[in-house]
Amino acid sequence: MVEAIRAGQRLLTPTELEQALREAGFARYHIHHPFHRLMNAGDLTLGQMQAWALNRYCYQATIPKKDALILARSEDPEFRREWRKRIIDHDGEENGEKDGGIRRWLKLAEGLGLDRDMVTARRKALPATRYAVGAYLDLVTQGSLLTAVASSLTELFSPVAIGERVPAMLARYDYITEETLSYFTPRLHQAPRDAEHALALVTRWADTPEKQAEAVEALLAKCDLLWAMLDALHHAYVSPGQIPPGAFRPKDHRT
Ligand SMILES: O=C(O)c1cc(C(=O)O)c2c(n1)C(=O)C(=O)c1cc(C(=O)O)[nH]c1-2
Repeated sequence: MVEAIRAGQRLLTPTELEQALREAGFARYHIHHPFHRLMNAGDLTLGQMQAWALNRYCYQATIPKKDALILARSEDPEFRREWRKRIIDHDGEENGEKDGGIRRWLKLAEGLGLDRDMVTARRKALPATRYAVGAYLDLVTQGSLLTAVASSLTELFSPVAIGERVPAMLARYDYITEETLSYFTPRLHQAPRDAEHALALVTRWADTPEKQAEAVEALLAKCDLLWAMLDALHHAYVSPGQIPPGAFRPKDHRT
């Protein structure tokens, strides 16, 4: 089905497009990456877990910026009203939940024993992490608004990833507590809300075979970017364990 869409052979119904997006996206989602498999199996060292949290901070910190860029591209107040919730979820707000996702991610990083300033400085993140995060900003600014919105559809699958990860982490790493993982709790309702909104827009806007192909490509590009971040982590911290100069060196790293 995906190949047919890519070839722009015929216009799919919205339901068929949704099914194609779900199938193509899930097949390439980072849930299947060996680094996540190690994490869920309880086989990561503390240092590897720290490297994951430190690098993923770069992604988390970029999310509200990329959502602000998407917001700025739309002429539709209704769209912007809905989309801005994403920014608030991550940045928090003065008169509501001050602890947005970014703060909660820092709590997770500190819970793993990382220094907050080292994490927020981002200098010790892997070069590839920074490139991948930059690629996300490029994706949402250089393509169409349809591409930008479709690229967020990995959130269709993140509740599955979180649903596997949280119980596995709690069961298999004695230094991880529910408090440390509090980042993930609100994501379980925020992500489906956001994904349903984005999916409704994408299936409405993609009304030609070309636009349907564009939506699928955007989702796959996003999957690739998430995958590339884990490839870089795996290469640096698992096998062969080659940490780039200047990047975070866990205390328990062999060599
Ligand atoms: O834990 C995960 O596996 C995971 C995945 C993703 C994703 O698929 O992009 C996001 C998140 N978490 C997440 O917490 C989050 O806030 C988020 C925002 C976005 C986005 O693209 O706008 N993806 C994700």
